[in-house]
Amino acid sequence: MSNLPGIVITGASGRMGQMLIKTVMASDKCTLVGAVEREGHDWVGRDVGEAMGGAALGVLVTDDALEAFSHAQAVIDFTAPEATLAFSALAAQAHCVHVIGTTGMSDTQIAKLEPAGRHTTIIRAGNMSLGVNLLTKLTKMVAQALDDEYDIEVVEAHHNRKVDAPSGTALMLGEAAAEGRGVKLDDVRESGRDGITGARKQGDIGFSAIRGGDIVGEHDVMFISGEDRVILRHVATDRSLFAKGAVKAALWGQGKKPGEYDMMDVLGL
Ligand SMILES: NC(=O)C1=CN([C@@H]2O[C@H](COP(=O)(O)OP(=O)(O)OC[C@H]3O[C@@H](n4cnc5c(N)ncnc54)[C@H](OP(=O)(O)O)[C@@H]3O)[C@@H](O)[C@H]2O)C=CC1
Ligand SMILES: O=C(O)C1=N[C@H](C(=O)O)C[C@H](O)C1
Repeated sequence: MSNLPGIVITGASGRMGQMLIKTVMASDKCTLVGAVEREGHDWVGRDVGEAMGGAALGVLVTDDALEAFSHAQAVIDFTAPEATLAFSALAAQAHCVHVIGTTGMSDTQIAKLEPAGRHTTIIRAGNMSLGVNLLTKLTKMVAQALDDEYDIEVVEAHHNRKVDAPSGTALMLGEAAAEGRGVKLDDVRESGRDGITGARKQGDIGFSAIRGGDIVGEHDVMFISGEDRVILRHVATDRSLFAKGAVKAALWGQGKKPGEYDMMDVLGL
């Protein structure tokens, strides 16, 4: 029996799920105690290492999330909005730190995390990397310094399996730009231009999404004037970046007061 914090990974068969399992296994600061998949998934009942095509890890994939959470100190959850909401209630019941990487959650869904946050520590971020969280700070600073003669456009690119747009990261960056400008993103957000859109409205923050191949995640925040352009860019080249951030968050959350936190809190930015 190890004294290290025990971690459960939900969505174990997913792109991030598998990367998270490898990252937890490689860490000397935590241990893998559970892997969850949905009922009926063909991984359920199998050793998760073997299901991933490697050596046995001694952890069977289960569809009983509450039972798995009850043996853990943290749950790392990169799945889908409805699943994450259900897991948040179970993590609260089991008093596990809940690290949420899932994107595409509506404001209504985010608000529904609040009751769970009264019982456990939730750390949620659209991007778990230090680089993007730094870029978010820089975006706010640049937006504060430049007036709305500069048009702000957020351009993101991801792989062809991504289901939500704009990406969670693009929205984080857009929120930071809006905050820097002292406006609400909802009042100035322009996404999905198509057809006769009319001229660009001054002060709008625009979003564009590229989807193709195996792009891990690329984000540009462009400040465009009639005379120059300031472009802030982050390029992720390996998903392990996000997994390492999520594990750091799970460890940081141990012993923290219940409540909702983000990666800025974890990274002290
Ligand atoms: N915050 C961050 O730093 C990052 C966030 N992400 C986000 O993480 C999420 C997952 O991404 P990715 O791994 O690429 O996606 P995948 O589609 O590869 O994996 C999603 C996993 O979640 C499971 N899942 C989906 N819906 C449910 C449900 N209702 N109940 C139980 N399990 C469910 C899937 O199971 P099944 O196969 O059975 O559907 C699958 O195992 C996305 O929202 C993505 O944007 C990704 C990278 C970084
Ligand atoms: O779905 C992905 O892959 C990613 N999702 C996150 C997002 O929506 O921003 C983070 C990263 O860019 C990869």
